[in-house]
Amino acid sequence: MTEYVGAIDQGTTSSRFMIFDRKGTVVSVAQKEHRQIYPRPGWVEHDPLEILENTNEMIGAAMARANLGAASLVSVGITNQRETAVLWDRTTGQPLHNAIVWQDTRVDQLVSDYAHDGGQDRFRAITGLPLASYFAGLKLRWLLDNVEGAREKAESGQALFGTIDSWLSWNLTGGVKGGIHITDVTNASRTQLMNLKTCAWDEDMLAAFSIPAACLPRIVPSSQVYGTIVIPSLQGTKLAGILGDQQAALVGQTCFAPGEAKNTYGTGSFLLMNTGTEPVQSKAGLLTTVAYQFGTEEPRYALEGSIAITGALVQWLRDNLKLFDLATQIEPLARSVADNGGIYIVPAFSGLYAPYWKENARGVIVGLTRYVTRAHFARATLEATAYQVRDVVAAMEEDSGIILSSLKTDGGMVANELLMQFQADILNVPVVRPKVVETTALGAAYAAGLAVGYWKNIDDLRANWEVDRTWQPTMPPEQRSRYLGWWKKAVQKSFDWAE
Ligand SMILES: Nc1ncnc2c1ncn2[C@@H]1O[C@H](COP(=O)(O)OP(=O)(O)O)[C@@H](O)[C@H]1O
Ligand SMILES: O=P(O)(O)OC[C@H](O)CO
Repeated sequence: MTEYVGAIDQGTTSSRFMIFDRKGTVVSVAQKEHRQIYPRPGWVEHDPLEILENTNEMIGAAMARANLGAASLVSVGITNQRETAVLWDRTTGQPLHNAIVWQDTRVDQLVSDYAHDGGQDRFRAITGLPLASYFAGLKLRWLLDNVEGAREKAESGQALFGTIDSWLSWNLTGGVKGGIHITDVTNASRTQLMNLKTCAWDEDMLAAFSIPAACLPRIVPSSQVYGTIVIPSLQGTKLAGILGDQQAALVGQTCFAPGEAKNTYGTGSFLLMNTGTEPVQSKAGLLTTVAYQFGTEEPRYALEGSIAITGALVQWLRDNLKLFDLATQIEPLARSVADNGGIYIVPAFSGLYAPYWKENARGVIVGLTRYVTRAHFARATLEATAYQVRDVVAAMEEDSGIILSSLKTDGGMVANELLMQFQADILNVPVVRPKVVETTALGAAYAAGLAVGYWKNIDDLRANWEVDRTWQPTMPPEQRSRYLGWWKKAVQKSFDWAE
């Protein structure tokens, strides 16, 4: 019987199950979007039960599509939207509140209060992260302070906290009937509660954020057999890999050597560079994070430039402004005009993340005249992605001292070839798209496959990576610097809008 590896990819927009063979080729996939819940401006929630239901349904659908039974999978990995916080009751299995999504800004005030006494970088040395509403620890603090009875339940261990990897692994391995309560080290590194060097929960951080240790999951490596899945479609399969989705993409792109980097273009965009076995502290506004830890090996670290809104701006044009019906339609619309018509969009919907970390920034559209059409909006939207990525590339080069010679890309937006060309033009380096752009799921499959010996080592994985297409820069230098000047001016306009 041919054997495969499965990967659950639980993203901000949708949940997917993908099945891969030894060459890293996609054998089957099923995907379903879930609801984005916006209770107030700046708040973003997901229903954890809907996510669980969709995940289970997509597992069943992808297995049925490939006509496979659970016995055909040697193991399954999970990769997930990071920082999204869930708190649930261990006896009923019910969430105590909707999941608070990474983009949610409700802890703004807490962030300002903490930053007021000690500055935005006061926890960087321990956690690698600046104070920001982005990370999971303060979201948990909000749940404990605002959901009736939550703090008592968390203190007694009755309520369990986790990011989406914890929520899914607990449910897949039995839930109320003995599910395992774990999180992998990459996800844990995004809570701002983990000590980056020891990779354990940090007592000082728990005290600073008033978080009881009793509700926290056990931190595990990214690749290891954790337990056995009990849901019918995967009955008896080993759960053997967990990685936050951006770290999973780094693994899927086989960026195993220090200095290797990738950028993933999804709801947001995330540039990660492997920095090896030592965490490198950023001076240029990047994050220091765990890249992966395979079994008993030392953890590997990365510098990360996180951008909250890129593909989400395409969705906003589609869903809120109704400029087109499908995300794919943005490309022909943008191509119907020669340039952005003079407008720049800075999508600071959740403040600005790397390298600015401005909680109080909000979205702006500048340069409007009566000449501007929806096609210019489409073009400026794609350009906003490329400019934001350029800003984090500049920070990465400053922090690492490494000048990127090309950029490896992946994620849903890389289907957009106008974006890929503009990205190459604005960065002035070639942009490379691999054959498998589902590198997030692939990375989780690699972690799960390595744990059970399906792939022997990282050389097996490297052999699977292949280029699909490369875009070369063609923009004249003076045009690039003129455009970048406008962009920088637009970014400044977004600062200090929210009170
Ligand atoms: N052809 C396209 N052009 C531009 N954006 C696109 C295109 N196709 C998808 N997107 C955007 O990519 C995002 C989906 O990418 P994906 O990697 O699946 O995201 P996530 O993992 O964050 O859920 C959506 O925000 C969507 O708007
Ligand atoms: O689900 P994605 O691909 O938008 O990724 C979200 C990130 O993990 C947030 O940090």
